[in-house]
Parts: sequence; C-alpha cells; structure tokens
Amino acid sequence: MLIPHANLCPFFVPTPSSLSYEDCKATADWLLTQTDMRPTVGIVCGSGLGGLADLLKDQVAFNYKDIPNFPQSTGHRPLSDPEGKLITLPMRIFKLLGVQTVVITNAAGGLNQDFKVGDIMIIKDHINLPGFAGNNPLVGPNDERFGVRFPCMSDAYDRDLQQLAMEVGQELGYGDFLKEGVYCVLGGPSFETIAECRMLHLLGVDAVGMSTVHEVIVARHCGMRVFALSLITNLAVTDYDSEEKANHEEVLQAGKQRAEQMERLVSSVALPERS
Ligand SMILES: O=P(O)(O)O[C@H]1O[C@H](CO)[C@@H](O)[C@H]1O
Ligand code: HPA
Repeated sequence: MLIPHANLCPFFVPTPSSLSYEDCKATADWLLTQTDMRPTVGIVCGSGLGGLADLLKDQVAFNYKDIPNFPQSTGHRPLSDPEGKLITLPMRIFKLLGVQTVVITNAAGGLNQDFKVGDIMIIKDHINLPGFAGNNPLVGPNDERFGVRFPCMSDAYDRDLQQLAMEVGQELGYGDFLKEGVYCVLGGPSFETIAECRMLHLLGVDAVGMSTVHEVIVARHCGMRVFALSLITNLAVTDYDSEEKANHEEVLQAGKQRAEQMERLVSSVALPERS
C-alpha cells in the first residue's frame, strides 16, 4: 500500500479516541472489504516523490476522503491544529492490514559537507528534536495491542534493508550519489536559520527535514520493519556570506530530477519482484 506522507505537526497530544485501536481497526477492515489485495509493504511518498505510485501494477486507489477515519493530506498544519495528531494513523492501519515493512521517502536539506544536491541518503538513524520537548507521537495512553509503553528505538532503521539498499544501489550504478546518514526532524514549516543549521551540523546531523520521524516511531512501536531514504534537495545554509535561500520550489524541482532513481531503488529493495 502506498500513501503520500503528512508533515510533522508538533505539540499535539494524541487522545485515546483519535488514535484508538478500534478506529484503526474499523479503517483497516473497511479497506480489506474493498479489495482482495493483502499488502505486506507500505510506502510513504515524500515531497515531489509521488511518482512511486506509477511503479505499481494492478493498482487499487482510494481517495483519502472516502476512507473512514483517514486523515486528509493537506501539507503542513499550524502548530496548534488538533488534526495534526492524525499524521501517524496510517502506520497503525498499515499494521492492521498486515504490512510488515514500511518504506518512507522524504526530501531533506543536506548538512553533511560531503553531500550534494541529488544525493540519496539511506537513513541509518534519526534525531527527534521536537521529542526533546515532549513531542513524541506515542505521548498519551498506550494501547498494548499496538506495542509496549517504552519501545526501543536503537534499531529503528532495519540494518539488513540498509545493507541491501547499498548493494542494490551499487549494482544500479548509484555509487556516486548514494550516501547514508542521520536525519533530524524539526517542526517546520519555516526552514532553519543559519545558526540552527550550524547547531545541527555540530550535533552530527547529515540531513534535516520536517517529516518521517513520527511515522517511524509509530511503525516501530507496532513492530514493522522500517527503511527510509532522504533525497537531498538543497544544501542547508551554514555560512552568513551565502546568498542561498531554501525554498519549497527548489525542493520539488530537485525531487523531480532524481525521482526516477529514487523510485527504482525503493522498488528494488522493497518490491524486488516488480523491478
Ligand atoms: O515532505 P518531505 O518529503 O519531508 O519534504 C520536505 O520538504 C518540505 C519543505 O520543502 C517539507 O515538507 C519537508 O519535510
Ligand atoms: N530543511 C528542512 N526541511 C527540508 C529542507 C531543509 O533544508 N529541504 C527539504 N526539506
């Protein structure tokens, strides 16, 4: 199953009713009545990377508005918007549909000085910076039917899939632009200041974005394997003499230029029978 992703909306407190097992089960059961397909891989498409959907044969598509309880994808929401609490709901629905592996792609700003625009970074770990201030999608009552109260995150990104992606990437001739690194999520929607970029660089962050991490936490909480890629769409500005200014058009443009290779890598790792 493949969906576009929503962005992180900080400072929400999930309530039992908004993310309840029963709500998720009702949605998953509804989807299962609409198709005979039984997905084992869930793919979340980042900004400018929706073309992944075209790779799928025998598609069955649903409008979000037709799926019971499903959050609408409207991009960034303001910090105070209570609807933001629903961004991770699709992970739990994936789980209840039988999905075992979640693949997440995103666009991100490069902080690693060796990165170039167009590099694809295999995410090996993340920093949930908003989490330091209590913004974690698992805040609130825990339903053990999804997972434990205190899930481990030291193995958040599946190492076998990372290794496979490196090998497949080499075979596909991606050696020059396939990297690995640490992704840091910020709340957005504003891009970072120069001082913030410098701080993130000092912290060992390789790429910065505004998504993915909450989905990863919820996916791992309920026991799915996670593989994630960042497309480096711009280089984060760390120099006060630089004239560069991050903007979303540039992000989408870079996405288009590398989308095909990104899609091929995802399909070779997650859907090998289709590539
Ligand atoms: O949506 P993803 O792919 O993460 O893309 C990134 O690009 C957008 C900013 O241009 C933000 O949404 C940021 O998170
Ligand atoms: N910062 C945050 N999010 C992003 C960036 C960035 O530079 N590029 C793409 N998404």
